[in-house]
Amino acid sequence: ARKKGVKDFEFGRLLGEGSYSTVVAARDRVTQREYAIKILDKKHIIKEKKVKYVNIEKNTLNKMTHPGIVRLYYTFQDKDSLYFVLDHAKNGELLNFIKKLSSFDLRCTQFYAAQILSAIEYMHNQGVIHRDLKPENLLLDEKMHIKVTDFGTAKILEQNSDGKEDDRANSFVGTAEYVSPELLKEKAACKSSDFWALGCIVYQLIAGRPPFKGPNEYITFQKIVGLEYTFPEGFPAVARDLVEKLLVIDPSKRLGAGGQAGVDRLKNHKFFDDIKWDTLWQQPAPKLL
Ligand SMILES: NC(=O)Nc1ccc2c(c1)=C(Cc1cc(-c3cccc(C(=O)NCCN4CCCCC4)c3)c[nH]1)C(=O)N=2
Repeated sequence: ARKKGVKDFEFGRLLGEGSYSTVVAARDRVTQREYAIKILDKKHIIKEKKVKYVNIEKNTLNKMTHPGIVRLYYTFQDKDSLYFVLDHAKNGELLNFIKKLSSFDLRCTQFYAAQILSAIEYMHNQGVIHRDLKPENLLLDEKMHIKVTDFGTAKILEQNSDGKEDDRANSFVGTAEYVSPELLKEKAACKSSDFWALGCIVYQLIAGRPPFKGPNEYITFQKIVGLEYTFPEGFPAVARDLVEKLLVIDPSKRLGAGGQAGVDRLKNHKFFDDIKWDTLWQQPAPKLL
């Protein structure tokens, strides 16, 4: 089929703006299908030395097909911009729902935590670490199901000579409140870093705020490496037990660490007792109250 281009789409409303990209709703003129098109300014990308991140996003998304991960359909470019044609998740960022509802009940938290974990398990099996999981990067589609986005700062674990994955990714630091202690101390993320972020997100869905939040990034980082956080009154015990097993300083001791066996241990935690994993993506999302 002919390569798609700007002329094939009718551009609509602005969906989001990042430091290096603008996301706009768009409709395919022929099929009438709706997409979200991420537009990157070439000059800006080059000037800010972000070309590497653009390629990482394209390469990671091209490796992945999962109901919980935003899909990349086409890429094309014109004189000034790069275009990524992605899934349109009509209900936007999970963050907006946390702000609107202030917190989720336990059943909704269990459902969304399970969908996020299902997407993490898949991306890790594809050798991808997200490294910046946070409620802004968790979108909700028209069925109110999770779609993980923004893989520009992800890490593709190389297969080294003996077929083992080199499990340490270097340098990039994510968003302060969700960054893992190993990323702050050794500048190296691993798959376990995504489980730390899951712990922060589960805490936030119930408490209405992230566990580590200081007046500035430096104080936030201090709280993280010092594991300085407390649970608010009424935080459900089963959720507290899960969060305490995810917010562990040593990544190798974090629930979920240790390959598929570790992930299975995490999925078998009593917090997920009511989750039916094999039909999770076919189930209707629980009503957010
Ligand atoms: N960095 C990235 O890769 N960013 C991306 C990538 C893909 C993508 C992406 C971002 C999307 C962003 C997005 C943003 C929105 C959106 C923006 C503004 C408002 C709304 C909105 O209000 N939707 C209706 C539901 N609201 C939600 C909040 C409470 C009131 C009701 C949605 C919908 N989808 C998207 O649909 N697809």
